[in-house]
Amino acid sequence: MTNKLAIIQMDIAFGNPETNRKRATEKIKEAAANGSEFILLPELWTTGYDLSRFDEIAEDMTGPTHRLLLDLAREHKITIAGSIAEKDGGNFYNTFIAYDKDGELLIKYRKVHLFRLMNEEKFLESGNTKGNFKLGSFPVAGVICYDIRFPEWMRTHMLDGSRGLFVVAEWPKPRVNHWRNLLISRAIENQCFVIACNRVGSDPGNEFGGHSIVVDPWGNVVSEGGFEEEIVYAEVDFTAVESIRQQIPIFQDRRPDLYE
Ligand SMILES: O=C(O)CCC(=O)C(=O)O
Repeated sequence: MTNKLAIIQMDIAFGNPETNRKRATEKIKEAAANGSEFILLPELWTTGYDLSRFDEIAEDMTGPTHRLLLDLAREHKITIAGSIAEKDGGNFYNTFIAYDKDGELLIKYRKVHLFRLMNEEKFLESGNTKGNFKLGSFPVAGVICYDIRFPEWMRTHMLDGSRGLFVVAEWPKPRVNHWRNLLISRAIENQCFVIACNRVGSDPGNEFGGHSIVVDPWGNVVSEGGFEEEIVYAEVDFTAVESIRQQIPIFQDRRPDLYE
């Protein structure tokens, strides 16, 4: 059984949620019209890294972006995921959310590893829970950008049974080789699909590298974007994970007595 995926590799208007919601809506409708069942948006796609203005532009879990995603998901019978700026009381988080085709919230994952190079730790709180959720009957997980540099964090999700890793990012262009190699490695070492969305364009501090990518559990690149705006499409069959995990049974051969 295959899932048709679309990755919205978009530019993000800095600190302007209204503009970003309009841009994303057009692209979501285009991807849905092309038959996509799951649509992935980038990290902080409504605000970008305008962290010092999060008190104005972040939203709680009932905010306008939630209402938009919920309506689009129901109208087009699609699942939509991505991370947005969350406000909870006086705290702010970088939060991965996904709404399914009935408008149900599947996951709320707050970024665990905050990225000092972009001052995240000065403005945001980190999360303390995992990103596991289910896509139909398949266990998968959602993580955010810098998280992929922590293979032990990905492994934790895989030990819970995940077969796919959804990654959202604002990954700078000068390190796009790290991005590709880390994602391919995470797919091979966990024998899972990796579906990753990175933004393009620039903000006042960085230029971003795109190269959104889908990698299969054998480490093959199924689909990949370039440096410009585009929608990256792919079909994945999560049942393929099982045969690869049987062929090279790393989950059986692990030695947690030595390293856990
Ligand atoms: O790890 C990196 O090089 C980029 C991470 C990043 O940009 C982020 O977590 O937002």
